[in-house]
Amino acid sequence: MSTVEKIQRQIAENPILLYMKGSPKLPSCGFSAQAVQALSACGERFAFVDILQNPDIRAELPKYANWPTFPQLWVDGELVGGCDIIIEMFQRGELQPLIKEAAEKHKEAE
Ligand SMILES: N[C@@H](CCC(=O)N[C@@H](CS)C(=O)NCC(=O)O)C(=O)O
Ligand code: FES
Repeated sequence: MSTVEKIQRQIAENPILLYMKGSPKLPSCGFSAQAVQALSACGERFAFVDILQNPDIRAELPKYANWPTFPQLWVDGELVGGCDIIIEMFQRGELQPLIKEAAEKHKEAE
C-alpha cells in the first residue's frame, strides 16, 4: 500500500482522527498537547496517528491535505484544521457538536 493509500484508508475508517506528535497520553509537542486537550474535552473516543513514528505519513500528509503542519484533525473524512482552529472552535462551542455528531453517526452505522 502506498503512503497516500494508507492515509486515505485511515481517514475513511476513523470518523474522528488526530494526526499528532506523540500520543494523547504523552504528546511530544505543545501544539499536539493543546489539540488533545480540546478534543478530549468533547468526551468522545478518537483515533490518532503518531507521525513521529510514521515518517512517511509526516512527509506525505501535508501535501495530500494541503496543510503544512501537525496536529491535523480530520472529522468525517474532512480536514478540520490544526491546533489554532481546534482551540478557536472549542472556545466558540463549535467543536463539541461537530465531534458529537460524528461519533453519533458512527455509532448508528455499527
Ligand atoms: N499554528 C499551528 C501550530 C502547529 C505547528 O506549527 N506545527 C509545526 C511544529 S510541531 C509542524 O508540524 N511542523 C512540521 C513538522 O514538524 O513536520 C496550528 O495551528 O496547528
Ligand atoms: S515539535 Fe517543536 S513546535 Fe512542535
